[in-house]
Amino acid sequence: MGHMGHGAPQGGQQQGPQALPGIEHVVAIGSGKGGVGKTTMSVNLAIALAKLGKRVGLVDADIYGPNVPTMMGQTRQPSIVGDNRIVPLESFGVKFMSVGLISPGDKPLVMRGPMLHQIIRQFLQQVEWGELDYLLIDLPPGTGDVVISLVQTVPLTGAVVVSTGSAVALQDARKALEMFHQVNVEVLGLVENMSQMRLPDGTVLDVFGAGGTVATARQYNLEFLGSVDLDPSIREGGDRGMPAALGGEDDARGAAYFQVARAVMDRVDEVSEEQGGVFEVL
Ligand SMILES: Nc1ncnc2c1ncn2[C@@H]1O[C@H](COP(=O)(O)OP(=O)(O)OP(=O)(O)O)[C@@H](O)[C@H]1O
Repeated sequence: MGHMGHGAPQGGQQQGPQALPGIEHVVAIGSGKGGVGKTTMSVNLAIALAKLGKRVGLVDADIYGPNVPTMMGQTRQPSIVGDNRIVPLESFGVKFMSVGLISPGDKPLVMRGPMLHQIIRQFLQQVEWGELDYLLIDLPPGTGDVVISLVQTVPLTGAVVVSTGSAVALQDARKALEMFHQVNVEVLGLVENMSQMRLPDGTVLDVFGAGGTVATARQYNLEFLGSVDLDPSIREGGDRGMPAALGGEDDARGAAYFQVARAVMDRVDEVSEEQGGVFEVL
């Protein structure tokens, strides 16, 4: 696979973002509001993409709640090789690196902007990712520093915004949309999490206002990438380090993540064609 994603270095002093050799697409996953299930979405999306045959990496840049290692079932410190290169952990065919691995336990990572910027750079440039089709970045909720550091470091193919259908979550999701717009990151689409809850007797409960995210997507002329039900077994799978997508595309719980994964793949193809940066001979 080619690795000349976007904006090859021009020589001279290089201030702008530079494509990472070997990494085809960098996709950020954001939400306006915290706790809407962005990390659960990132982890399951990464696993679904890997099961669909893609080479996938996942950066947990959620400084406020770095939960990726727990959900991926591994919390050991990564090893360092050669010239200070970090070997990412790997679970379920997904390579990952997390701010949670550099500040393990319950201690919060207290950092100023420049250090944060340094860490983001390090996670992108100093980790032995190898060749990847997708590098997903699980952002902290809200708008802010991490996104700025990210776009200054590497060109993004686009961003996925996760929300519930509730008016307050969508209010914050719109801020995330605006932020991506301001930093010139294409929004690939919106995903609704915790959409509906199906009770064992077949009753469907609308907990967070199912359908709100589709309506917002339409309003902003953005793609709707799919929805995932509110399901206790999804929570449980995350807590146990056995995410729902491991069940595969035919599993009732996992299927929704595969639908989102396929929609993301389609949008990535579409957007990178529009961006016109990919030259692949063969
Ligand atoms: N579809 C779902 N059904 C049931 N529980 C879910 C679902 N999605 C996420 N959860 C649970 O909701 C909680 C919050 O999810 P998660 O940590 O993924 O959110 P987040 O948006 O990344 O949070 P933050 O970024 O604020 O730390 C977790 O306990 C997770 O297991």
